[in-house]
Amino acid sequence: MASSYLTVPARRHPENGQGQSNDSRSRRFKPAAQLTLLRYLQDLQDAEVPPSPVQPRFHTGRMPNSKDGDDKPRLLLMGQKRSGKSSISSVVFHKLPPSETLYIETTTRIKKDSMHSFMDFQIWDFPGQVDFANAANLFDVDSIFNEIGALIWVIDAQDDYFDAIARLNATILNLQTTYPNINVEVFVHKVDGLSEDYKSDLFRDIIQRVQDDLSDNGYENAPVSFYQTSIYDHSIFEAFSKVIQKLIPQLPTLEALLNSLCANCRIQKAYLFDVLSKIYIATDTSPTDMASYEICSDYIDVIVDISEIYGWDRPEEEDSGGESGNQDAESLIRLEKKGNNYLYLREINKYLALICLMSEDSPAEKKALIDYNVGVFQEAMKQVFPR
Ligand SMILES: Nc1nc2c(ncn2[C@@H]2O[C@H](COP(=O)(O)OP(=O)(O)OP(=O)(O)O)[C@@H](O)[C@H]2O)c(=O)[nH]1
Repeated sequence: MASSYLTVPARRHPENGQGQSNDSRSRRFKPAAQLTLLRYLQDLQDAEVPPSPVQPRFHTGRMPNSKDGDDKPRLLLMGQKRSGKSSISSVVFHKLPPSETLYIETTTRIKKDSMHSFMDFQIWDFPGQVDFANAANLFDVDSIFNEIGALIWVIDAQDDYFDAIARLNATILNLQTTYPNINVEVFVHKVDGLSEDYKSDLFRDIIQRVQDDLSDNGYENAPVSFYQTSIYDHSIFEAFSKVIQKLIPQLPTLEALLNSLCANCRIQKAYLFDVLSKIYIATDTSPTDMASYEICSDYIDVIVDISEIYGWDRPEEEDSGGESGNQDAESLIRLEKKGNNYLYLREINKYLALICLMSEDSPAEKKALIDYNVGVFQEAMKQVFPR
């Protein structure tokens, strides 16, 4: 890296207002996150019906299958035992190093985790040995699937997958009558260590078998999506990003805003990241490639680490409109080895950061223009996610 520009205000603890100390990474990323700024999407009612005099211009969908709408959407992690469900949840939401998942014990009861981030949601990790959807006499299926946001079905790609597919299809068919709109997200998991050819053959085979079986049972066009994932690379974060994006009613608006920002500042690719989980909640509509996601995701780590070391306490924000000095963290760096590309980061609110990849024709001299446009984007975000 060369020519870098960085301002890193300290991240304050919401309870005690103190700058964060040299906590370990795992402590820093605990769900009760110690990042500053505001909660925008916490209240789903707000997200759906924004209290704003301006007529809303964004899509206001309800959570799929949300009956009463006052609970947090759930992501249900289901699949055969030892397929990797608890590992996924620990790596993505608790920052457990992947190698330590070797020591995770078998789940024996539903493990419920609440995530408080730009949007509150719950992760329910199910024990692999119990078939909840098909055991209506043993479990209150309604209470499990009522507030579901997505059903994530994990298939171990390194194991025999026929049983897993059979159970997945039985579950989809079983739920189809009561909860027809459930997003089913199939993670073909543990694809690390498989050759590229084998991986794509296996992936195609799984998709084909699931779809054939469902259409044989008269269920055409089931809302099922497939992803290849591994906890040993960024694929699991990327898959979760796509799963979470489907739960954000304002996604089209966010994409339109990012498209406009990219066009005005000659940005190649822009991501809106949830800093805690490193899930991106939106990106512009140009094609996404894994490499650009990886570089942006690593960049967040760098910035968070640097702000840990060099950040300073921010004075309290003043309502008077006077000098508050409470600026957002921002950074611009040039990546020499990547064809003179630039990376730009700006903290958008308490949980979200904007990261842009720019090529040579958007150099540091244009930073004032970029700052201005990002400021406009930030203002627009406040309208999209009113408190
Ligand atoms: N190679 C590889 N191994 C993985 C991956 N994800 C998880 N594992 C391993 O798979 C094993 C089982 O993982 P768990 O997370 O306990 O599986 P589970 O689905 O929660 O199992 P139950 O609690 O029995 O339902 C562990 O040894 C993990 O290290 C992956 O992406 N790649």
